[in-house]
Amino acid sequence: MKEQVVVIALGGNALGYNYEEQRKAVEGTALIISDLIEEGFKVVLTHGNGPQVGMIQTAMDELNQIYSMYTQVPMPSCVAMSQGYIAFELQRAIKAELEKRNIQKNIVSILTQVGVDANDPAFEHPTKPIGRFMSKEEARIMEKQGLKCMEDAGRGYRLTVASPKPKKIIELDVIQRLIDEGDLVIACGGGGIPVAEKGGELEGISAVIDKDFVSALLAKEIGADFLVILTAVEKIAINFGKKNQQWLESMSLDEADAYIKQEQFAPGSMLPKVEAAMEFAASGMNRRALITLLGKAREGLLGKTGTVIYK
Ligand SMILES: Nc1ncnc2c1ncn2[C@@H]1O[C@H](COP(=O)(O)OP(=O)(O)O)[C@@H](O)[C@H]1O
Ligand SMILES: NC(=O)OP(=O)(O)O
Repeated sequence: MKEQVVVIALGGNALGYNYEEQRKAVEGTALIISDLIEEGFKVVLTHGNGPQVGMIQTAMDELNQIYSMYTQVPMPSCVAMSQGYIAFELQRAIKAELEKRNIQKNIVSILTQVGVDANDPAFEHPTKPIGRFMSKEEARIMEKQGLKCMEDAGRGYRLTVASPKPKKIIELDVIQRLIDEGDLVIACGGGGIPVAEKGGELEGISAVIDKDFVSALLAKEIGADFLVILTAVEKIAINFGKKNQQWLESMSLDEADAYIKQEQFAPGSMLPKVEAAMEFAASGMNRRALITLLGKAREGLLGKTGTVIYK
């Protein structure tokens, strides 16, 4: 049987909120990814970077305030740094776990640039929360400094930056080649480094792309069988958090559309995941998107849990 290609988008739970949490979370993530490889799936990994890119940007800005010799670091370079150190930890931990299981596989991280439209309306309306959670008072102080903040799914306030839609994965050819050769590729981390063409060259753009949208694009482009979005809930619910909450095992595109119209999915958290899942499912009859918990990825892919979005 043909190996099934699975794009796995790792959310906050798989990465933790600071360096120590990340090291521990990544060890657990390596076990789960190794189980999938042992099960026979061809895995391609993407990951988020909201907490990490905010931490890097804050650190860089504060360094610049203390030592004037350090200049500010633009957001696309902060995204690149987040890609690099998150991928390093994932690459290291997965390789070590596979070796324990006597599985020989190259784990390759690709610093990925992703083309965006420099005129995307998203630049007028920032929606991507990054960095640490703040109190309302802290957020107000930030706003007085001209920064945008928003409340994030009941967890506190966070700095908020523009999140344009991903249009083109610049390193797609090399990603495809490595997948075809049987390597485990880690790509499009943190949504990818946002770039746009200017004067015949690519220029970094100040934004953070949504990892779920870029994962859907990557999954489409490489002809994946599954897009798996791993997050903090086992299934999607309608009437989420209410007395009449109902967990969903599956959702057709038409059903998902109807639920979106009923505002069943919170903007900035579950809504973009459902939209990304729909985008992938809509691209082919045998293409399925799964949303579930990190620890349930294997069960979900074997059809035992999670919410499947299908055409
Ligand atoms: N209808 C819904 N069904 C399930 N979860 C929902 C729903 N609406 C909002 N959520 C929330 O969305 C969260 C996932 O979004 P988020 O925390 O931004 O993801 P991640 O950081 O893993 O990418 C869930 O943990 C849950 O709290
Ligand atoms: N870039 C991105 O979507 O990161 P999070 O998943 O951490 O929000």
